[in-house]
Amino acid sequence: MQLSLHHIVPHHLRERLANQPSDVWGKELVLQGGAVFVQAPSGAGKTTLMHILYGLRTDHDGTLQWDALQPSKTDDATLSRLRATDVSIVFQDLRLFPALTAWENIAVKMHLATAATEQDVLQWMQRLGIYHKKDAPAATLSYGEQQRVAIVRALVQPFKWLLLDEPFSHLDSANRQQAIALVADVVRQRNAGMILADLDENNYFPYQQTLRL
Ligand SMILES: Nc1ncnc2c1ncn2[C@@H]1O[C@H](COP(=O)(O)OP(=O)(O)OP(=O)(O)O)[C@@H](O)[C@H]1O
Repeated sequence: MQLSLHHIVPHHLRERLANQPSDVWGKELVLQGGAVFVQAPSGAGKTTLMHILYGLRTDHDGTLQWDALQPSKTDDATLSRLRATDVSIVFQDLRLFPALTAWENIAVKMHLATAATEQDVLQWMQRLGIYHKKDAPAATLSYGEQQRVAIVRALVQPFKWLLLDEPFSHLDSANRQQAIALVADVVRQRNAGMILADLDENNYFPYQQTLRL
């Protein structure tokens, strides 16, 4: 699936962007796939961009397209269906259901559309060191544990693009390595594209493209 950004400028960043070069804002940009890294300091608009790409924010100039479809002109039911099959995301603020267990948070996604078996999910939870927290309410997990639940949840659904907004910010290096390896494995299996936004340069993945906001 092709993601096309046609001269997108978020309304709330208009003034700030007037005198600032960017690889993304106001540009004609077509993403065909591969691993894309979006690098920018705090407050530059990484989360804004991720929400625009996911079709959650439409308060911007310019147009976003998922192939020929414009999410801003698409009804909610169609968008939800496409999000469940084509575009997955790890939100910076995770958006887990706090009262549901780690397992239930993931299972909710599996009811919509799944590309993974229960056995895969349990194995992935083991790989990321959160298997023992499977039956604990998300609200009782540390932020780093919640981050790993959110990563597994994003991987269970089918997707053509995976969006990751500072996904490893609360993981120590050992857990981060496990999470990177899992994400890389699943993205490769699905032959999907991924966009990772973060503050500082990193070599978590062999990026084909780096964009500075
Ligand atoms: N709806 C809004 N109205 C006004 N300002 C907004 C709105 N949404 C975001 N902003 C501002 O836009 C800027 C970019 O926010 P955003 O969360 O996208 O940055 P970020 O690069 O993800 O930051 P961080 O790395 O700290 O998470 C911030 O200054 C934020 O306060």
